[in-house]
Amino acid sequence: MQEPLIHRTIRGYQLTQWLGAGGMGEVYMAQHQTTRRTAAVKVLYRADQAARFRNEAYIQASVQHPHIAALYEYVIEDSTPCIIMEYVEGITLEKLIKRQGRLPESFVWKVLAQVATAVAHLHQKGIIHRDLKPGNVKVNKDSFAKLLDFGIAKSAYTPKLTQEGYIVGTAHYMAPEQFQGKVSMQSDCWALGVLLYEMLTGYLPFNGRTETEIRVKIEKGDYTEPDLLAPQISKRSKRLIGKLLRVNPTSRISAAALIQELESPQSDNGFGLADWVDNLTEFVEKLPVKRWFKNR
Ligand SMILES: Nc1ncnc2c1ncn2[C@@H]1O[C@H](COP(=O)(O)OP(=O)(O)OP(=O)(O)O)[C@@H](O)[C@H]1O
Repeated sequence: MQEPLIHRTIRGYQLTQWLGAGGMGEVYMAQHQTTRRTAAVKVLYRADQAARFRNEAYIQASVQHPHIAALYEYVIEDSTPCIIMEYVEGITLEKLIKRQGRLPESFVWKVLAQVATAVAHLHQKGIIHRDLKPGNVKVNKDSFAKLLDFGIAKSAYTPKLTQEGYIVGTAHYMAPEQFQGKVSMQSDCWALGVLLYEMLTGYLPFNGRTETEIRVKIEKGDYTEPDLLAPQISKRSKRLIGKLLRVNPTSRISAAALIQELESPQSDNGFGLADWVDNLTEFVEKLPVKRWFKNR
């Protein structure tokens, strides 16, 4: 990849290092020449994505949260839109999992709790992220996590950017309903379940050689029990994965309830009445007779 913009200055920020390129733009580390503030500058390289890029800036500007990278400015430089935002130190969860495989459970819970507060904050504001994945979460050396990317997020004011039926998001993290073009806040919660599974086991819960293979597994909620891959994981984590990876979005745990769950002091073996009712609901939902009625 070329680094053509290095040393250029955009609104007082000198681009010092190329960080990478995503679906819409290239991202650089930059430093403000007067204030010395460090920032990340995302420069749009696909003119056809200008509306989506503006939407990303609009959504990022509308949220202020400790676990979400802050937007500093949205500018047009030589006819090219640029997002100037907080530079987030650390490593993405994607790189961390690639490097280390499964991650320690105490670390995973800490990270999940932070990401869940960011997601709950978005949901409170009526924003669906739609692209939660390990590559979009950065963690620093103090295990402080931040969400990075709002490229395909959707709020009530998002213009219709995709054709009817066009699927947005990364297939591995997509919720069953997204394949029918039905996206909701609960779809983000499914992605959190995939993220949790991947952090704890080092493997994706739904994988395959083709997108169709992945889709079939997702639609059936067909994944290998996580403790078969990582025997040390607690029953509590296993249950939480089960509550997030529910095929029916209405019986899937919400981000706000997930935070409560993560904060509640329970022993690993504590299996309360609520868990019991929950398991029963899931069992009934999986009964073929219910599916038979639904298909009539
Ligand atoms: N605010 C930021 N602070 C630090 N690094 C960032 C920031 N935003 C993005 N990056 C890094 O820049 C690179 C490109 O990011 P970008 O979000 O454009 O694409 P991506 O996440 O790799 O792909 P996609 O957009 O297709 O999901 C990634 O390595 C990402 O970690």
